[in-house]
Amino acid sequence: MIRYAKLLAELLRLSWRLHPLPTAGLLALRLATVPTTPAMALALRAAVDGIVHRDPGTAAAGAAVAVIAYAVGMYLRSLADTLEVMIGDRIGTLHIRRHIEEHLARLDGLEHLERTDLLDRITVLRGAGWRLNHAPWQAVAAGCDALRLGLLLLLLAAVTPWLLLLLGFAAAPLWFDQRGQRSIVDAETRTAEAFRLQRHLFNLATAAAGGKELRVSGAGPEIARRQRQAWEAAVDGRFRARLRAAAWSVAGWTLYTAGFATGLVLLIDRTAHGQATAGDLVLAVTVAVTLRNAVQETLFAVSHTTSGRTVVEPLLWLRDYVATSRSTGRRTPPATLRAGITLDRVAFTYPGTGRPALDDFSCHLPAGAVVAVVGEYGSGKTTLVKLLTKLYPPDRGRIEVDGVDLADLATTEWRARISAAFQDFGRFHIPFGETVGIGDLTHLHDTGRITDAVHAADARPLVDRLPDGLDTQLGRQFDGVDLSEGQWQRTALARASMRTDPLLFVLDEPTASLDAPSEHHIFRRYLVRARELAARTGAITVIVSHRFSTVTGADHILVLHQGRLVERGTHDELLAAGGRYANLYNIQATAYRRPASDVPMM
Ligand SMILES: Nc1ncnc2c1ncn2[C@@H]1O[C@H](COP(=O)(O)OP(=O)(O)OP(=O)(O)O)[C@@H](O)[C@H]1O
Repeated sequence: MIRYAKLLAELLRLSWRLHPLPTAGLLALRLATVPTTPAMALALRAAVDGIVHRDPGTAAAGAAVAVIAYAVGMYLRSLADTLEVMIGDRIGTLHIRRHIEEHLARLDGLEHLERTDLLDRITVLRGAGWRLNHAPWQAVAAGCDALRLGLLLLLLAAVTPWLLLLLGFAAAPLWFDQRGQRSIVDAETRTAEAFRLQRHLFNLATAAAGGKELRVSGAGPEIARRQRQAWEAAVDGRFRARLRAAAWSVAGWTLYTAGFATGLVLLIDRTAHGQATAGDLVLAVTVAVTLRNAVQETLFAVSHTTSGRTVVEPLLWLRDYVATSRSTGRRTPPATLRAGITLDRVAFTYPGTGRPALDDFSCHLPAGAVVAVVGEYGSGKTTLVKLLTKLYPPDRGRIEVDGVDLADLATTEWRARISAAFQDFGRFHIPFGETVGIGDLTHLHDTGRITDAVHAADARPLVDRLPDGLDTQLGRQFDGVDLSEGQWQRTALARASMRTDPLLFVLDEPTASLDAPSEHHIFRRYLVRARELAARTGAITVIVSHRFSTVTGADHILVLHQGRLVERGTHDELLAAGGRYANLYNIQATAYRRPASDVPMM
């Protein structure tokens, strides 16, 4: 509860920092509405007693004050509501989203984004970020409404303390309402996965990327059926929870209504027996009638505040998670590599899977070496790269960089010394120059550095064909140019060429989308670059490739099979050994020489 209150206070401070005047105005307006209803009830009592005692001056003044209090109350409340919407709009979901993104960005690895409990919370936050904006103001409104309710109860107690029993009846809907809200929160969290699935399927069915495949395979209706099924599962659970919450709410209000009726009978009886004036009766009835509204408003505000918990809770959870999951490494990587990187009995299993992607993996990658990693699909090549780039920590074993445990190196500093092109490269829909420049943010707009990187990736002809050269906007969605798969890959290669002093240079299937001559050309270039980097910083270049012909020039070749290192050596040594590498190499070499119909499928 304290953490919840602290977060609401923090959100209020954010509002204050960004928009001090409207924030102060809204707080003042909410507070100013508190005494208006009690003032109206008191003025009405004075007016009625004035009439009964034939005092027209008091009666008229009382009536006038009652009307003014009523009008001012209405006016201030509607002004406050408008201002709240304005502040909500101005702060917008943007700040809240940025807040969430900043937290996520602090998570170093990738494994977090594959945890379903984390994804469930992100789903809730992404869909209801705007509710976070309103949560603190709902709490303020609830506080003000409760204050007003307290004043009204004081007035009732002044007529007869028995009427205070109404408070007990008023509390019933609050309790019932909270029960209902809890079941809604549970249902939203329980159905978050189905909700995420339906959105994924919807995106799949409507995005251009998978459109060709879906149309050719005719899988569209099946995707639509599954999307509908997931949607119904998600909506059904939430709908039933809302129905339950509504039933709880009706039960609470029935109790309150019974209490209100009893209080009214008591009041009429007291007036009939001369224990209260006509003014008291009017005051008590006015308060009791407005009390119903006051209780309803207070309950509404409180229940909105509690429903705000559905988004506040995940945010608090996310913060705790980020705080406890951040990497603890603090050491700075060496300026140059001297010994190299050593993996000692490293094992890793992806979260949620039973089979290790890498197992008992030991080897030494010497400083300055070009290391090729080969093996069939799914043999663990990319996983090895992910561990070296600290996207995942090993489950067992150690990775050492010049004798220092990789876990002890500050992740951002280690990453700042890595250049990498991955097979599932990003397609950034921003100007071409920037999409290359983000490979080294410190040189994002350094045209010279970008041009060199473009040259390294042999992407000059591509830039020459772009209408505005480096300034060309990419992505048709943004009125830009769309690139082919191979062109995007070249862009990723250029991005990976931005850093000039990496200690680790990773090329994970960097040419899978390129034609054979381009691939050959690129590999020759990158071997030269690898040697330059090795001379400058002792950098190790790791090349992952399916095509064995591209890696024959590597100093070391690691052959992986089902997550294990089964062979290692130079190309000649491995060929001479006549093992797995030699076998696969010969199959590929034969495939290039023979007509396609003669080639066995691998
Ligand atoms: N994010 C993930 N979650 C769960 N399992 C994964 C994930 N990524 C890879 N795997 C599994 O780990 C194993 C090794 O995958 P990895 O991508 O390292 O192989 P690879 O040799 O690089 O394959 P490819 O040549 O197809 O890129 C495979 O069985 C794969 O299914």
